[in-house]
Amino acid sequence: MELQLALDLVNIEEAKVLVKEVESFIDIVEIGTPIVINEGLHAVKAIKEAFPNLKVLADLKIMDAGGYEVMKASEAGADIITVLGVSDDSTIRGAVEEARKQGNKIMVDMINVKNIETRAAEIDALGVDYICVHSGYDHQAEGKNSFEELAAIKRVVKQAKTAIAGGIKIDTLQEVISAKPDLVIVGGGITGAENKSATASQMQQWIKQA
Ligand SMILES: O=C([C@H](O)CO)[C@H](O)[C@H](O)COP(=O)(O)O
Repeated sequence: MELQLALDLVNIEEAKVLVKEVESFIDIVEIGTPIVINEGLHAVKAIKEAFPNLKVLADLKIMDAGGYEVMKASEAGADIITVLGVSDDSTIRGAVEEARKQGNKIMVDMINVKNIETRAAEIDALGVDYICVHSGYDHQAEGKNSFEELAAIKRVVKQAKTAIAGGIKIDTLQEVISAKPDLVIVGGGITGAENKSATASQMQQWIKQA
């Protein structure tokens, strides 16, 4: 099991400070969609250059032109790029094909997918690397989480790794770990903690023990 730090509501300089604080406790650093909107793919490049030993995920939430957008994120230094599960199969196929050429990985974000079990099985067969269940900010505001969705995708996914994101905090992490995802994604649960490095360290310890 691995730990990914999601950075969303910060600029590049603030992102560097945050990563420095917790870099030894995380496996992947995510440049979140709001950062890409604010700063562009320069943010991915800046973080990859500053932390070459960390895997960098570009949370582009690609919906169309999968091959082209994966190529651009790869040029910026991304190791993993996200595509939406609600996209057409041709978009996901294009993304996977380009990622293979570049030696990168594709994560499919299942946010807003309605028939999650059926779609997860279809997406798994397209050869993606990760399938991630995700309660986005708007769902979190309605009190939703993704525990049931994780169980649902775990029933059908055969080759991809499974991931979970959305509102995970130190006090909900044990429940997440017991559902056995391959990757746990935490944003505000670390960036909003009073002691970020102690929180990330505790999270890493529990995740590595699992
Ligand atoms: O993907 C995300 C969200 O859609 C905003 O871009 C977040 O990175 C993801 O939800 C993880 O962040 P937290 O919910 O703060 O843990």
